Amino acid sequence: MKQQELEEYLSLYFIMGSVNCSQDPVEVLKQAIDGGITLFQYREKGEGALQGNEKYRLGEKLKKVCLNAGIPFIINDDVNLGIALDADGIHVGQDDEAAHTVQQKMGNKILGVSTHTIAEARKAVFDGADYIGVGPIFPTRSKDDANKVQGIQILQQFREQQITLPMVGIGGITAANAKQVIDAGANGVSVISAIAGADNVKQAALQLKSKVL
Ligand SMILES: C=C1C=NC(C(F)(F)F)=NC1=N
Ligand SMILES: [Mg+2]
Repeated sequence: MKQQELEEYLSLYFIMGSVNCSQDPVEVLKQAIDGGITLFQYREKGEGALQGNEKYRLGEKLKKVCLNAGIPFIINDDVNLGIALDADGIHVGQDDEAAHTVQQKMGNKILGVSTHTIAEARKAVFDGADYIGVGPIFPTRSKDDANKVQGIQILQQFREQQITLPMVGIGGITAANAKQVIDAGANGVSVISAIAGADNVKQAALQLKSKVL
């Protein structure tokens, strides 16, 4: 996929799994798509996360919703699930399977890597990542083993250090702070609870979308 096309997909990157939803995850995804999300990551993780066949079956349903909406479907961590579901891409963290081996397994699919330091960002570029997630920018409730809060300065630092790869900020991003993430150099914002935890999912996505355009 061309870099510019991916940068557009990264504008409003919704991440969720069943754990993040108080209603049917399929419904949440449909409402988020109606609200204008541009990319989706299925991240089935944390206390009470689905496993095995249940995880696969929900992934299959969510992928179909993305396919109908023309939105790329990304799988978090689980490379085998990504291959089994023929996902459009995989997102891996520093403690997941190494990015260069995932790149080999997934061929020309989208490869995203979580980064927290300039060294990790440079390694992701070297390993052939198509985009990087950078954070946590603000305090987050969605990841219990999150690294220390970085603030938007990390985004500015990556750009100053000539990291030109498409990048999204992640961690505690809401409609109130999304614009400063873009102004600091990110191509988009990724959110979990700001959308999945909202009373009105579509409205929350619409509000965030208006801040990142
Ligand atoms: C831990 C994560 C960090 N960044 C991202 C993304 F936004 F996709 F880049 N996804 C994750 N699951
Ligand atoms: Mg991970």
